[in-house]
Amino acid sequence: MNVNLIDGKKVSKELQIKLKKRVSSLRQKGILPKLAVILVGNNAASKVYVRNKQITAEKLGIETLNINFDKNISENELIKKIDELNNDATVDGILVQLPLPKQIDESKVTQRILPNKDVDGFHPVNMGKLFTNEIGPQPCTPRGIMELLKYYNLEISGKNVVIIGRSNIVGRPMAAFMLNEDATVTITHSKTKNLKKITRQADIVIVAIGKAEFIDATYLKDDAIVIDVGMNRNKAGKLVGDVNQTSVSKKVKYLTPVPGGVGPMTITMLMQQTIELAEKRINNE
Ligand SMILES: Nc1nc2c(c(=O)[nH]1)N[C@@H](CN(C=O)c1ccc(C(=O)N[C@@H](CCC(=O)O)C(=O)O)cc1)CN2
Repeated sequence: MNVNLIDGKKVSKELQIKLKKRVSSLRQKGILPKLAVILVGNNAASKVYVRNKQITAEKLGIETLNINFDKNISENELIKKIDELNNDATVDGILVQLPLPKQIDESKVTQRILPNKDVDGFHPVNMGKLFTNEIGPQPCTPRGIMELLKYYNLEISGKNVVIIGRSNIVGRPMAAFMLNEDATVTITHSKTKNLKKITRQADIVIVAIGKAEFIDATYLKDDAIVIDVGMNRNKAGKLVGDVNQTSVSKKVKYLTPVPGGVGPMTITMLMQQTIELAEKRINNE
């Protein structure tokens, strides 16, 4: 069987054409959508992601405010900056690139961003809305995965979905998204027993564990849909996912590649959410 690769780059490009039009319509109304991006420290991967966010925003006509802090910044200093951005009426969305250095409490920072500027959808108020199936900013990676499944007309209702990983960025919100589409959802994690037995029952497997090429064909049933959220460097320094793509390709029906699958959608969804927050200004004015 030939695996169908889910092309996140292509879907992103198509979505971004529509987003650019929404930005120009906002700009015609005198609204300049603005995204504030805070980067703390020198994490090489984070620097790349932040740069890509800035480049994409610029391409779409979204203004960015780029704030870089030294890795030794105190929690109070970071919170002071967030307060300043919360009070800046020209800023629609605020994001703090994760992970943060050890001295900073990630949840305290996440909760300081006003829910209506929380472009990453990580604030507990917005997470709560997602879990109760209400509208609000949503975590960008799982939202991007839902867009990919929709684009490829892959049915979710009634499907057995297994999520590997329980992070706040991917695993937990992913479960809510899937529940909201009437899937039967199982979240598994490092303490799960008999993982293979569970994943082999799954119609859709979403892998976000941060272990290079961990999932091979023996974990999956024939014709499964596999979404690989991993982003790891293997021993040769090559970017690989959490799924062994060569092994699973012979068995599954759909697969997201790494790179070029979920990653590009995360950034596109961030842009979409910045625009959605800016569009709220029309009704509030
Ligand atoms: N505040 C946030 N921090 C983090 C998030 C997030 O959504 N909000 N997610 C991840 C990192 N991330 C975005 O921030 C991200 C990761 C990967 C990609 C991506 O496009 N990957 C490419 C490959 C890029 C490369 O060559 O290194 C791909 O998969 O094709 C985009 C965004 C953690 N932090």
